[in-house]
Amino acid sequence: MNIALIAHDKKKEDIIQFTKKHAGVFSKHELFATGTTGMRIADETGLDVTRFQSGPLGGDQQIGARIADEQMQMVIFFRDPLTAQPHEPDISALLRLCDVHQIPVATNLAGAEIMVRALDHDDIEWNSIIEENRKQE
Ligand SMILES: O=C(CO)COP(=O)(O)O
Repeated sequence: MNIALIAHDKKKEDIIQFTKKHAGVFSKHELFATGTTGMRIADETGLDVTRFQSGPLGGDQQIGARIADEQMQMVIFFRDPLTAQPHEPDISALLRLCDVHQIPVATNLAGAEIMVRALDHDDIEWNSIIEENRKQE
């Protein structure tokens, strides 16, 4: 599964701890990230991460494009809800595309923990539900 990892600056430590803790699960998947998040995860956890541009330079949009092409199956995005971001429209667009394409997205540590545990147990049915719905359309 292709998984996107993104964290705003004040959430970078959280995503490092989170990916370290779940490195065993993440190592079984293809990881993608915005620029700085990806560099820090790769440096500090040893996981392989394909990096896009930094968020403010278009990284969120690049991940959105992968979602539109159905090449990204999960998004973990630790947002900072207390700091204004210069690229807020890009962030909204990415989250919107997750909803358009039924991509599971966690925007905080608690939701991400549930998603990763489900992934670890292969306890995931949404793809088959989406497939069924498409057939009925
Ligand atoms: O701004 C971001 C997401 O909106 C994250 O970008 P960086 O990973 O480059 O810090």
